[in-house]
Amino acid sequence: MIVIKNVSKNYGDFCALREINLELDNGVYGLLAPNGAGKTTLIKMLVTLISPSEGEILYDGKNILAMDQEYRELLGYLPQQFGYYKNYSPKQYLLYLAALKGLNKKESIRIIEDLLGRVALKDVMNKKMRKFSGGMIQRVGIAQALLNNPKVLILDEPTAGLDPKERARFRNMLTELSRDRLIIISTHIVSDVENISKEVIMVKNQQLLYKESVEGICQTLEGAVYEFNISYDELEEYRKSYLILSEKQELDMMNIRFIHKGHMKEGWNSVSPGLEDVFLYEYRDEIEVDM
Ligand SMILES: Nc1ncnc2c1ncn2[C@@H]1O[C@H](COP(=O)(O)OP(=O)(O)OP(=O)(O)O)[C@@H](O)[C@H]1O
Repeated sequence: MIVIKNVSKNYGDFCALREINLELDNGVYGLLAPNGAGKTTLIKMLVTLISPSEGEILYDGKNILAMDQEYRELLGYLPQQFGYYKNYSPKQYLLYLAALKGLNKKESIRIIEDLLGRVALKDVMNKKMRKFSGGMIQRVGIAQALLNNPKVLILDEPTAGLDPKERARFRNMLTELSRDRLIIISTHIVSDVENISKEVIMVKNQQLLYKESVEGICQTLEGAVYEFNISYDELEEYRKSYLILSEKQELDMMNIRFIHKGHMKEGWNSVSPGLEDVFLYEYRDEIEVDM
C-alpha cells in the first residue's frame, strides 16, 4: 500500500502541490486534472524522480526514498515520453532493457515473449518499431514498464496520441493488469479513466479535490445537470446564465446540457451527471470548453 502523507511540492516560490494526503491499494486509480494541475509533479514524486518539499511517501510503511533500489524494483513507470530505438524490434528493445537491469538472458526471453503476448504484440515482436502505430509503441511502453512484474505501475498520460480503438484496447489491458497490482494512470481525458478506475483522484488549486469512486464524484452534481432544447436565439442568454456542458444541433433547435443549482424551469430534463460533467464544472475556470 502507498500512503502519501502531507506532501507538498514547491518549485522555488511556486507551490505546485499542497498538503496532499492519499492512501492507495491494489486496483486502478485515475489521476484526472487539466494540464498544469500538478499530475506530473505527483507522479515524479511517486517514482522518486523528485522529492517532496514537505511530507513523505510510504510503501508498506517505509519511506520510498529510503527504500531506494528496493522500491524501484517493485515499480514500473511509463513516462509521458519514453525513449525507444526505432531500428530495434520490441523483443530486442526489451532484451536490452532487461540486460541493463541485470536480468538473466534465458529467463528474460521467456518473460519478454510472455509480456509481448499480454500486450498483443507477439506477432510483431521481431519487426522493427519504425513502422509501428502510436498505439503499438505505447504497448511496447507498457511492456517495458512491466518487465520487472511491478507491484506498482505508474503511467503518465499513456493514451496521448492513441485513436479511440487503441484507447479502448488499452483500457481493457489495464483492467486485466490491475488484479494484483496498484496502477496509477494520469490523464486529462475523462473517458480514459471513467470506466476502469476504482477511484478517481482530482487535484484543484494545488490541493486534493476528490479521491472517490466515479459514482461518488458524480453524486456531487446530482440534480444539477439538465438537458433542454432551445432555439438559436435563446442560446446567448443560456450561455450567459448557465454553465453549458455541451451544445448539440438537432434539426432547427439546439440541444444543450448545462448545470443549474436551484429550481428547475418547466420543460428542462434532469439527467444523471457523468464524470465529464463534474470535470467541466470543477475546472470551468481552467479549461476552455470545446463547443
Ligand atoms: N521544474 C519546474 N520548475 C518550475 N515550475 C514547474 C516545474 N515543473 C512543473 N512546474 C509547474 O508546476 C505546475 C504543475 O506542473 P505539472 O507538470 O506537474 O502539471 P501536469 O498536471 O502534469 O500538467 P501536464 O499534463 O502539462 O504535464 C505547472 O504550473 C508547472 O508550470
